[in-house]
Amino acid sequence: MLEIEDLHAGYGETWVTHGLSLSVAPGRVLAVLGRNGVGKSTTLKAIMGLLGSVRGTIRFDGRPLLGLPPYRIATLGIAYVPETRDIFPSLTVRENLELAARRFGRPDGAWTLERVLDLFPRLRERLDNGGTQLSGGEQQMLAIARALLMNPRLLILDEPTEGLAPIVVQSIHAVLDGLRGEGLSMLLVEQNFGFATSLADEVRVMGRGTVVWAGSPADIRADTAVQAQWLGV
Ligand SMILES: Nc1ncnc2c1ncn2[C@@H]1O[C@H](COP(=O)(O)OP(=O)(O)OP(=O)(O)O)[C@@H](O)[C@H]1O
Repeated sequence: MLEIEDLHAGYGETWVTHGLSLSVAPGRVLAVLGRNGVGKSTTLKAIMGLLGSVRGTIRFDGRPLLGLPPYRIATLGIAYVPETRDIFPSLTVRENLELAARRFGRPDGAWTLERVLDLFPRLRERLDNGGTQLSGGEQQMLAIARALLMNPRLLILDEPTEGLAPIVVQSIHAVLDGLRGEGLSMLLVEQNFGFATSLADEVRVMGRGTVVWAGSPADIRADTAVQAQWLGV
């Protein structure tokens, strides 16, 4: 479904990834782990068309993405929840959701406002609150809800648990696990080792701008040497 080959991505003259390759198969969850600064977020930004400096190949269902503007990539069926969450602070929760549904939703799509509110009852209670009045956890829920309203075939998440209380992490985990059960393909960048390995079908570890380890969640849980070398777990 998503194939990345020999990706070089960066900012201006500075290259952050160096020949990175990875792929996400339909209905599977791929977790990308790695220390701060190895280029995980940069890789996601490259997929979404948000970087100027990109070389290599990125294909979605066989279609090349490089050079397409971000909104085109979104309409092809990739929803992206950035680390910064990027909700609109001046809009209410309802307005944030309606905007996403209007811009990118599909009339025949499975995800409706009602359905995302069933998934995140907390957001239903906060519908008329402004974006800035939300807790970090609520903002993350809103960011994921907004992404689902696009009815994506691939959901990309950048560190969804960052800065969240354990109880909120648990509820985000339950939601993502449910989505996985429904067969939604996901690409998950995450620092929380337990969270990532319990959701993923496959794991890749990034170091120095490329993939340095590939295997299953069970493999990496058992491989304390890899954890120590590349993750500092
Ligand atoms: N907008 C930017 N302009 C210039 N350099 C950047 C920019 N964003 C990130 N970088 C640099 O790119 C490198 C990789 O950053 P990236 O955010 O991809 O890492 P990461 O693996 O996602 O780690 P983190 O968990 O810290 O986000 C870092 O050295 C970072 O300083």
